[in-house]
Amino acid sequence: MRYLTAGESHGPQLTTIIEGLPAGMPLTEEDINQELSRRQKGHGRGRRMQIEKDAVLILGGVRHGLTLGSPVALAVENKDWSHWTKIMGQGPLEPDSSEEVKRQITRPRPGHADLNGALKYGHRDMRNVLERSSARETTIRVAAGAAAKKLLSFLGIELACHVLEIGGVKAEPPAYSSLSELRERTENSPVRCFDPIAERQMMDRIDEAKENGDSIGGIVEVIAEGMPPGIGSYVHFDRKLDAKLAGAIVSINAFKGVEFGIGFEAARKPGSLVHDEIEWDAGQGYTRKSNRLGGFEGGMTTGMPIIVRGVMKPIPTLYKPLQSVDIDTKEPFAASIERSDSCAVPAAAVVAENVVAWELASAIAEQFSSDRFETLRESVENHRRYAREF
Ligand SMILES: Cc1cc2nc3c(=O)[nH]c(=O)nc-3n(C[C@H](O)[C@H](O)[C@H](O)COP(=O)(O)O)c2cc1C
Ligand SMILES: C=C(O[C@@H]1CC(C(=O)O)=C[C@@H](OP(=O)(O)O)[C@H]1O)C(=O)O
Repeated sequence: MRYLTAGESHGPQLTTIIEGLPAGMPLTEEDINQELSRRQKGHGRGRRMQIEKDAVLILGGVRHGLTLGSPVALAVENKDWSHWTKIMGQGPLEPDSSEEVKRQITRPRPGHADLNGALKYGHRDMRNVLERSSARETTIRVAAGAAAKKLLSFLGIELACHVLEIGGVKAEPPAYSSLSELRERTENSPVRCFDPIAERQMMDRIDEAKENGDSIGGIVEVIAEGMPPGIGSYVHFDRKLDAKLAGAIVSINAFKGVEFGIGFEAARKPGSLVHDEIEWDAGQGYTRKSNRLGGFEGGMTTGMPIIVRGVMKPIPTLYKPLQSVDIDTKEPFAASIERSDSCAVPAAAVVAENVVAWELASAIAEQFSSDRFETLRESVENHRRYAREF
């Protein structure tokens, strides 16, 4: 499966065209809207989230609630566009345009894409960069991920996400008996955290950062249960599924690192305390006594839960801006201030869950015959049976 996205943060809409969803799969706007609304929540976001009420339009590829096998086209309108029609207008700039419309952004923000993007494409007005480098684009990626998540749900594969750390406040590792319990416990948390004591401290830390004109980052975790074993491949570097997940996580705006299972801790432990011993029983087939490697060996799933974490750096736009250089005058200046979030880690957890869902669904669609939804479902079931008896 593949998809592309288009659209600017303050343009009319965000768009995606998805290719490769099997034909005959139930899919509704409501399925996608649930994920979009999860992404909009979270303590620490700026005023933009009060303006937007993200809702998807299915514009192609679905008929009477079922996918057709043709490309699925989705769009999410930007409500904020109505305030930006002149600044973001698509026609040529009129000579008599107002100063506000003509004003260029020439002071790059350290940590954002402004300067590198301007250099790369030759934009003297860095609005041309920030409009597309904005994480507003993650809205439509979540829409694509929601379609993938729907496919996974029919195959008995479930996902959840939660926040482990914000601004140095670490949550206790969550204790849950099922992913639905984890989801219930974190869904209404303003910071998507399982631990109520850490939740309060995280919120205080976000408020403090905001009062100081600063920003903070954190760590999110995504868990996927029910993936059959042997999905992905060891035979080529670009078929390794853990590598695809790592790429997907680091592709989220402001994500700088990724780990699976015990992750970087593996560097400090002997092999006997890292590798997961193998067992077999007739009911479950091959399982592991532990899941320290987070569900992957050799670029393939082990059948154990997939546990992947991503680290998000603090938001670059600061109300107390850092020093930068004006690209017109070359004089030192404080960077531009755009309206901004002070912490978006809870929202980013939902983005992470959805980009992981996309990679898992793509790997399944690639490995099995996937033109028809029913055939795919049967193939995955046959594979599970085969793996149990292997
Ligand atoms: C959900 C979400 C919301 C974000 N909100 C902002 C924001 O309000 N202001 C900002 O400067 N950066 C924000 N970012 C981060 C920037 O988009 C990101 O730092 C920028 O695109 C540069 O990319 P890089 O940090 O990956 O190098 C957000 C990121 C995410 C995932
Ligand atoms: C719009 C979203 O996030 C935006 C991501 C973002 C950035 O620079 O990445 C900057 C802000 O945009 P604005 O300047 O319009 O407030 C965030 O609000 C969103 O998540 O839907």
